[in-house]
Amino acid sequence: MYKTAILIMSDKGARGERQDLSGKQIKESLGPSYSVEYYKIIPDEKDQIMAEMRYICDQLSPALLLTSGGTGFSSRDVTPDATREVIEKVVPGIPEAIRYYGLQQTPKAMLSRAVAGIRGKTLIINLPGSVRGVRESLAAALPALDHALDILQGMASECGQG
Ligand SMILES: Nc1ncnc2c1ncn2[C@@H]1O[C@H](COP(=O)(O)OP(=O)(O)OP(=O)(O)O)[C@@H](O)[C@H]1O
Ligand SMILES: Nc1nc2c(c(=O)[nH]1)N[C@H]1C(S)=C(S)[C@@H](COP(=O)(O)O)O[C@H]1N2
Repeated sequence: MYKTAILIMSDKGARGERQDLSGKQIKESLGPSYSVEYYKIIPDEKDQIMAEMRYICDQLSPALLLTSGGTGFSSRDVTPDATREVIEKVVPGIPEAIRYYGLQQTPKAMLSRAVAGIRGKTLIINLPGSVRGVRESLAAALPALDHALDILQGMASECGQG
């Protein structure tokens, strides 16, 4: 089981004006190998996002922190910028794979500025805000995630084959 945290960045969601269907989609896509032990909806405020990410990684130390929302071009979209400031190592391959997969579904996939990286023993991955964006992004990332988390948690050291 991989201990997982979900952070939803949505101004409307935080005000109770939007039902969070993207968080629900994350849980559905992850399946039973991931245990979601923390879930929160917060507004698109950079300082609040950074504080929340630091709290999750440093106090709760999940294997995986998935975020949804705020990766686009609007002035309130600051999730990747906040993420970049809290991560210790950048993991470019995950957003590369997500956008590569996404571009085969919609050209708009290139408009996500999502990043991924490591803080402590937690892998942080930004996902887009829409349900479709979440579903497609996780379809791209999930096949390598278990191996990534096993290495990060010190449960695997060799890549082997397959
Ligand atoms: N938590 C969510 N649940 C369902 N749909 C969402 C969610 N967050 C975003 N969406 C959908 O994805 C679109 C793009 O997401 P984005 O993060 O840019 O949000 P937004 O339009 O700025 O609104 P807000 O941040 O207030 O939710 C939204 O307009 C909405 O249609
Ligand atoms: N795979 C995939 N990626 C996607 C999408 C999608 O539908 N599928 N939506 C895109 C759109 S329309 C936008 S504007 C950006 C940023 O979304 P966000 O601001 O909701 O995070 O993600 C993009 N990434």
